[in-house]
Amino acid sequence: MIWTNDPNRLMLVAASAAAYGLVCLLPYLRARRKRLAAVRSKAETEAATSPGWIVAYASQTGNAEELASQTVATLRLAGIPAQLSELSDLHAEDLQRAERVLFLVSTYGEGDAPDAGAAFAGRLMTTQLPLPQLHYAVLALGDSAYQQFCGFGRALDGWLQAQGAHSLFPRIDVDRSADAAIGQWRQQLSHLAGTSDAPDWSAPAYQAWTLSARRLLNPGSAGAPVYHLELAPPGPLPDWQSGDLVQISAPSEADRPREYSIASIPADGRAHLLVRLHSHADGSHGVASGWLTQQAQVGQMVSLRLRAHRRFRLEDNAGRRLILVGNGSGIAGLRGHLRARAQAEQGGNWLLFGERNSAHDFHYREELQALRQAGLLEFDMAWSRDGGAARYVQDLLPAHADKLRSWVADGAAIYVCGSLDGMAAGVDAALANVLGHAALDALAAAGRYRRDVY
Ligand SMILES: Cc1cc2nc3c(=O)[nH]c(=O)nc-3n(C[C@H](O)[C@H](O)[C@H](O)COP(=O)(O)O)c2cc1C
Repeated sequence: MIWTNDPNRLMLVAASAAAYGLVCLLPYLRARRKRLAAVRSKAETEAATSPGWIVAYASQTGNAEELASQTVATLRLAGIPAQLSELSDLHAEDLQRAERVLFLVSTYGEGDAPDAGAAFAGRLMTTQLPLPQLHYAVLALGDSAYQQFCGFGRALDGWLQAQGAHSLFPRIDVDRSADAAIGQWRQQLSHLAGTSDAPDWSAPAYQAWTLSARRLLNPGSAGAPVYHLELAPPGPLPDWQSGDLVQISAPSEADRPREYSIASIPADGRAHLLVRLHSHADGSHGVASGWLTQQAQVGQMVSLRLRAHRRFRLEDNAGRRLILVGNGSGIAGLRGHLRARAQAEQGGNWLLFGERNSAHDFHYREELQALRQAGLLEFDMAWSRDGGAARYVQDLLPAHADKLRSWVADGAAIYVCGSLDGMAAGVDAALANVLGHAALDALAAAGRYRRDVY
């Protein structure tokens, strides 16, 4: 051992020791880095090839979609890789590879799939597809007022069973978004995921909005009275987008909210609604429409909450031309978009609309004419009781086939709002005739054909 007090020599010794240490350490560090990289790449390969959980939804107005997002969030919180997928994006190979799929689906028409599930129902649920490896669960959304309660959820469950798939727990049917059934799903999920700290799933609370104005839009009409309502929020104006909905519960049926399209934008300062008064055969009025248009006084509180309706928003179509098609109270959802376009001083809007008589049922006539005057809107109307050539809105489409094709070729998006009975199927068929089935399907898949029909 060499003893020295010479600082230069001491530094030299220290430097040599450090260099020696580094030389010994380098191979170790290199080996460790290699080992870690190997572990990481194995994990990545496993993640890429592991099917994980799939949460598939088919939703028309967003209830099932919202619950599906919350389901994915709960699984991820528990460390379970989960992938959110629209039902129609699932193919036979996905199902045959998957080990766990949670389905959240609503029902429309007469026990049918929502638009976004129709392709899946037509393509897969009509075939045999052995799925012995698949474990699944179904949350079926519906309304027991319909004859085919949760019809599509039931059909999907039955089909999966028939393919040999195993249910993780019995199907849960949700009647009008009932909290108890949703709580049951959440509980099953926490159980499966082994977590008790699931995020809060409660929908936003209802607030007391004030009915600030109401006016009859169609005096003298042969049809049922239609009212324009304005509602003011209790506090600062919340944000929404054109295409969104409100849910309103009448005091006598607080557990059965009704949905209405919002006919205004936040810049209007109020939520505008269009409410048609429903009458039963015995002359009594519909609970919600009777309360909103007859009983509630201007100045009275209305229990209301906003609901995002992503499927009918402008979103990526905001920069495109718009072809707006509708009938009756469907003008409400279309007017929301028109007001958004007017606020942005954006033209390229074409409205095709159907009602009974031009003299009585031309809702928002002055407003639409003013937009046309300003060069922001073109419109074509079909009056079923005026004796013209085009009686219904679907008759307008073949009559304007060239313009329709040229607008679509130019990138336009199509929005349809109004009644399911008669109008929606008629418009769909007329569009398919003019544009071709494949082109219409492609527009729907690209989010350029959107419907809010009821
Ligand atoms: C036009 C229309 C038709 C419907 N048909 C049915 C039906 O046949 N059976 C059913 O259980 N629910 C039916 N419903 C209720 C919806 O399934 C229910 O409102 C559901 O919560 C909607 O979920 P979503 O927002 O995910 O589409 C219908 C609703 C509408 C507006």
